[in-house]
Amino acid sequence: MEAKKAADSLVVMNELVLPNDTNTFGNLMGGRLMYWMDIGAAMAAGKHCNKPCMTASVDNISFKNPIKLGNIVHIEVKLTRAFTTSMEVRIRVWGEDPLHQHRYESNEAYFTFVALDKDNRPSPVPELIAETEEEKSQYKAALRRRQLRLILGGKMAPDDATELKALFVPAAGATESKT
Ligand SMILES: CC(=O)SCCNC(=O)CCNC(=O)[C@H](O)C(C)(C)COP(=O)(O)OP(=O)(O)OC[C@H]1O[C@@H](n2cnc3c(N)ncnc32)[C@H](O)[C@@H]1OP(=O)(O)O
Repeated sequence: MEAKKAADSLVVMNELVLPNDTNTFGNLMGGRLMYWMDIGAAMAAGKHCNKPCMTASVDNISFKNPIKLGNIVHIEVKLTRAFTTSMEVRIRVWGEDPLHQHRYESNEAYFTFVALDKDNRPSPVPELIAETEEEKSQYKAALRRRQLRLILGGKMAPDDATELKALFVPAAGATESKT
């Protein structure tokens, strides 16, 4: 399977916040935003592996600034790393005031998607090529994030999380693992 560039997974989405998308404060509801983030992330994962993909996990999401009614939601999505059958996807969200041409940060999150075969079983994905400095830094850190979420999801023993442990005990992660 041929490796693919991180840049080729880029998805940019824009949505307008309408009354039906807001809470009683007149701001975009978190649940609606997560729905759009999930769709954007699924498109990016699908572009990379060209297979149907399933959301396996969503890392923590903190909402920095509310997005107001009538503002534009700007969502940018790119893969950070592909593993065996799973892919980590980075989603960044800004609000945009179209009248004053002002863009403000809303939030950032990492979702994990798993590619599926025709029987809906996990299926291998191409490797991801990180080219820019930012992509390389995201790629490296993705392994630690993966280990943390697999521990929290009960899918990895803490003792096996070598890169995560190396953050606290440098000698523990002398050789980078693949998992
Ligand atoms: C409930 C909902 O509607 S949520 C929204 C829609 N999503 C879903 O329905 C997903 C429901 N879950 C599933 O179908 C399955 O758990 C799957 C497909 C995600 C994983 O299937 P499993 O049989 O657990 O597969 P398995 O243990 O072999 O893991 C497959 C891959 O998923 C990854 N994975 C499994 N669980 C998680 C998790 N909680 N977080 C991150 N990655 C995970 C594994 O690390 C592995 O990745 P790798 O091949 O790159 O190493």
